[in-house]
Amino acid sequence: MAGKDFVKGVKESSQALDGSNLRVLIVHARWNSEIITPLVEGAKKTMIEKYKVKPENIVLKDVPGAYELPSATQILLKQSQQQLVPSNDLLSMGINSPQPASSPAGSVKGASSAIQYKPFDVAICIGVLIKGSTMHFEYIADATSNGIMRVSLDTGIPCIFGVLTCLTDEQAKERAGIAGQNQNEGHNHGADWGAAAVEMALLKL
Ligand SMILES: Nc1c(NC[C@H](O)[C@H](O)[C@H](O)CO)[nH]c(=O)[nH]c1=O
Ligand SMILES: CC(=O)[C@@H](O)COP(=O)(O)O
Repeated sequence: MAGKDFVKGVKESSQALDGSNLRVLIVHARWNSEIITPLVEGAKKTMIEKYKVKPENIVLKDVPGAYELPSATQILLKQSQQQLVPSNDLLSMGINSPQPASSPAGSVKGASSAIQYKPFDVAICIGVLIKGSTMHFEYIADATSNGIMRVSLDTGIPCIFGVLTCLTDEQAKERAGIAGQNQNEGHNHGADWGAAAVEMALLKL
């Protein structure tokens, strides 16, 4: 395993951060899902246990790969700014925004006059890129990092860059805290992203 230098992590804010009123969007890729899963759980665990974010206020959406993170995040943040993005259970049923039972034919897709949802205060974009034998890695990494930054600046909603760009599987596992024979070594960067998300979200409140 690499030396301890990989165990980098953000220095936490000295402020007492209260995330109990925050609504958080986590958009994560499905590529390298065995590494994505602990990263997502690490972010959720930190936000819930350390910063009092309510589990029901964390909405998850998965996309094919890291390249799709910026566009999916932008779509959902913009919908959320129109107060149209429901909780996980409705999203998981494919219901983007429940129509009122009597919604008139031809009404604006997803427009729901009866139900309004609190907009997201922050998004965390989680992906794992592992270098292959072509330049594909470099192009996706560049596009994804610039894309996430652009979405954050365009929407005015902080988007945390939670994309591992690794040269080997082992590097990725170390950064998800699942390295070593027992798959429990390393530092879960998802925890850092959860902390950063709460801090950045509270900048606006
Ligand atoms: N090789 C990895 C990919 N590649 C897929 C792209 O992200 C994208 O889904 C595809 O090009 C279609 O647009 N994605 C990852 O997240 N991680 C990889 O290692
Ligand atoms: C990050 C990637 O796109 C990479 O895993 C794809 O592998 P390859 O460059 O060998 O096609």
